[in-house]
Amino acid sequence: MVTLQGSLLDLGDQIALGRVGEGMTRRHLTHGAWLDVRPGWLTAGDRLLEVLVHEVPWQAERRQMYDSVVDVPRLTRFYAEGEPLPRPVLAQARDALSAHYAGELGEPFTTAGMCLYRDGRDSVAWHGDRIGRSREQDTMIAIVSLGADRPLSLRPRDGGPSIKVAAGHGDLVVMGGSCQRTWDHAILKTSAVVGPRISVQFRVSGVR
Ligand SMILES: O=C(O)CCC(=O)C(=O)O
Ligand SMILES: [Fe+2]
Repeated sequence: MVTLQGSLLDLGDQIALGRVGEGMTRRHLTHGAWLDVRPGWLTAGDRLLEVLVHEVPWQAERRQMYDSVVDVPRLTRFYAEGEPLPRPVLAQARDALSAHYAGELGEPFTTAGMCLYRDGRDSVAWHGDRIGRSREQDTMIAIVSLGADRPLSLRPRDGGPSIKVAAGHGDLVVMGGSCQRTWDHAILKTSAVVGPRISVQFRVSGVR
């Protein structure tokens, strides 16, 4: 483990969030699913990436897939509602998203799931976040990415071609509408040499 310098831990003003809606574009998909993409929302996130890689108590993920429990090749940490987030900027991000989407979503973002993809071999297979209310209802899942650009792949569950959305350093991607029910998403493996990527997913209560 690398020992962090004091200056690295003292993030201070070096991390900034832009306005959520600035430069944001909405892409409508089939079946009432949509994506909001806001490039470069979080600036100076390279320091945040490094701090989170070292400070978050990452866990190897085990997940029920079909009839067996398999290793999901990535590390994760889930922050439940009310649990302090590892850096103040993450709470600021969550609250800014809640404010931006208040009218449309009707409830705040409350939980934060964090994933660490150590290199191109780490991935998450095709799935929808359909544990809880999102199985039946529309919801929003807001993802902030740090580090290597590992595109978010999406494909309609009833067939049809997949699409890729850039999820680069500091970018915000929000999946909305019916996206969890009618589309699947994945972070696919890559043979390219890529460094670590962290994603932070903000969800509402009762949705995983
Ligand atoms: O890492 C990402 O951007 C997506 C993660 C994801 O889909 C999940 O954890 O449910
Ligand atoms: Fe997901």
